[in-house]
Amino acid sequence: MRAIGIILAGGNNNKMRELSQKRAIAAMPIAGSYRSIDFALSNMSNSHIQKVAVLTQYNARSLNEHLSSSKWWDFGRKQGGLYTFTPTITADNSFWYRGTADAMIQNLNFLKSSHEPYVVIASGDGVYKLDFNKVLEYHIAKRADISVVCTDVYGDDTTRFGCLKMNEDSRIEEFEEKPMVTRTNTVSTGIYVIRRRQLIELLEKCAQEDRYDFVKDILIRYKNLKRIYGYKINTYWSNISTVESYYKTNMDFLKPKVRDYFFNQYPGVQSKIDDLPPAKYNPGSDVKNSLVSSGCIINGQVENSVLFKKVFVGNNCVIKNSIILNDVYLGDNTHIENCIVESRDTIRANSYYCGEDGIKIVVEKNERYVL
Ligand SMILES: Nc1ncnc2c1ncn2[C@@H]1O[C@H](COP(=O)(O)OP(=O)(O)O[C@H]2O[C@H](CO)[C@@H](O)[C@H](O)[C@H]2O)[C@@H](O)[C@H]1O
Repeated sequence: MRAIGIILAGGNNNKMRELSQKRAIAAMPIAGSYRSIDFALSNMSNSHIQKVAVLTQYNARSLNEHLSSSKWWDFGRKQGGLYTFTPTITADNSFWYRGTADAMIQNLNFLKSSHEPYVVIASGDGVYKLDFNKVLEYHIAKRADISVVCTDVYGDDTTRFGCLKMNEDSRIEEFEEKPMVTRTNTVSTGIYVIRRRQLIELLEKCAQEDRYDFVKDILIRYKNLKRIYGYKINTYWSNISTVESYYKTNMDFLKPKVRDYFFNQYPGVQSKIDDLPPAKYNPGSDVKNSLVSSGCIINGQVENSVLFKKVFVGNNCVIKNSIILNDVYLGDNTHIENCIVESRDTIRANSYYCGEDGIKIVVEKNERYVL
């Protein structure tokens, strides 16, 4: 294979509010059965990239657990495979990853000891399907130094992205990281292709100058000196860095087109499999336009909602336009509307939660099954 992969998955993000307290963003549950990082890992595996490092740091326990076996994404190999690198204290370094470039600098050995000529850098918070070989071919054809995968966003807040403008040859002429006001709706997806030796050289320069961020200290800094090209995609892409985008991304999976794209069209998305029984719908239950995962037991009403694994819905409950994360017990007569209910929680019988002017995050912190 011509490329190795790096997945940046170590950032903290307070825009996810309480949801980031339990887990890294890359471990956020998506579409009933997946974690956000499954999309980047599946894209790597489906693109036949055989050596991938995931750089984790913030709140990584749940993410590391998810990555504990490489076989789910077909990385169980003798040569290469899946590596998880959290920061370690060494004789030369006593820092956490101080930024995206620093995370790679602290793992330069991984880059140096590889033989593949290119590196695909992706992040763990993107929901998309992409054949990285196509980006690689484009990168080579353009004789680019760095290729940035980009897309046009509509109706989303562009100021939370890197916004860019390209010339008629697709060379990036302007790149502003999270500007206050945007003059373009073309944004970087945070996916890059770069020659391995070039990346090592740029990272070593950053290390010498105490610079730590890939976007600011490499992409923007070298924009005029290096050949940086945009590779535009127009297929589904979403980034789950805010509560609103997390909610919307999950709700998108209720749309037939999105479901078909991810679940039926080749290639598929792979994830860790557990041994849960099928969902059970008891007499009196009423479920409309919802995703209900394995291990769920439904008694009440569920509409336009995503229920992750092992959710129990009691009698006369009404669950509407909501996301219920894993292992939640909803006592009888509970009403949940426009909410995200945090995992492993017990919602007492007769509770009422409704997000009136936005999405409400419900965290009751009750011991599981204690009513
Ligand atoms: N210290 C650290 N160690 C390891 N991993 C770390 C890290 N700090 C952050 N990360 C990870 O790196 C990725 C990028 O995170 P950043 O916080 O640098 O940028 P953000 O995701 O906001 O924007 C980026 O992604 C959006 C698209 O979503 C682009 O538009 C934008 O230009 C780009 O900067 C995330 O997956 C994050 O978890």
